[in-house]
Amino acid sequence: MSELLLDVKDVVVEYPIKGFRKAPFKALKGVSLDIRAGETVGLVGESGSGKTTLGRAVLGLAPVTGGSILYKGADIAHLGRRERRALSSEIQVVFQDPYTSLNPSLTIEQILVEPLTVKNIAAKEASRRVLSLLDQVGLPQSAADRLPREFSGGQRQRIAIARALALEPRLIVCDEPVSALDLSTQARVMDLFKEIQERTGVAYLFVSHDLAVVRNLSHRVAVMYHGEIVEWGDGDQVTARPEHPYTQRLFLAAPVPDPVRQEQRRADRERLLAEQGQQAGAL
Ligand SMILES: Nc1ncnc2c1ncn2[C@@H]1O[C@H](COP(=O)(O)OP(=O)(O)OP(=O)(O)O)[C@@H](O)[C@H]1O
Repeated sequence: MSELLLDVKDVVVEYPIKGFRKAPFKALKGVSLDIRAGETVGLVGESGSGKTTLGRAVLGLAPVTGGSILYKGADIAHLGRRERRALSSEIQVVFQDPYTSLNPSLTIEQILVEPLTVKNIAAKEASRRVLSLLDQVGLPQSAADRLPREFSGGQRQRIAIARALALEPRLIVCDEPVSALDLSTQARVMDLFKEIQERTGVAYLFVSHDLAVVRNLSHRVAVMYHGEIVEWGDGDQVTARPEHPYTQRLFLAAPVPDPVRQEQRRADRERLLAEQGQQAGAL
């Protein structure tokens, strides 16, 4: 069996609620799952069930008040800024919206070189790696000198994936990475995720409200409901023969946009990019 990368045990996340003596809101109520090297774990659930919060907890962005998040055996739930930055060469993220996650004033080369500064890679080697990254995500070398606005949504998501791959991470948290794309572009980007995994052995925590997307990609699937995992196991089993009534109903669920959480995602992107020594994107 492959190496255990991430071991999430009984994690509780509580968001403070504004107002005198208001009890915090428990967004995760003791969640456990694990991810092995080279594996895709799909995380599904209706809007507000806690999927993004679990991804944020793994990235060190959510207030974890209970349980532990072990990465290769070490607890990463409460790391300081410097330790988090060091961990960025192990754990990376691809966000939902390719239109706001890339800095509009940087060329694609500059965007892809930035993460490499974590490892103090020399300029010449960095430029060579940029060309290789573009190749890996199916973009031409000529993309290096261009700006994000010159690319379509699908192409921008390829650039975001290339940026996540720059440090050769072992795990990528993918938060609804195809839901802003049209259906045919979704399929191509999902193929790219698969192909990258086969080639590099990277693992994904793949957050999506869309069971079809998760079914296509995941080895194991966790279904979230009201801050808890109600079903967890083999991807085919959970998606084709769900046991929990909620999972059965989930097939019919539609996403509900929530401006508060859109704003939170924007703030997350800004903070992570800043932590990795990058400037924020078009926010
Ligand atoms: N910063 C916050 N402060 C207070 N409550 C929050 C905060 N972020 C999320 N929540 C609440 O926590 C719960 C889980 O939110 P989360 O974003 O994790 O859900 P989700 O399953 O990812 O939903 P979606 O698919 O709509 O993004 C929701 O009830 C949400 O309103």
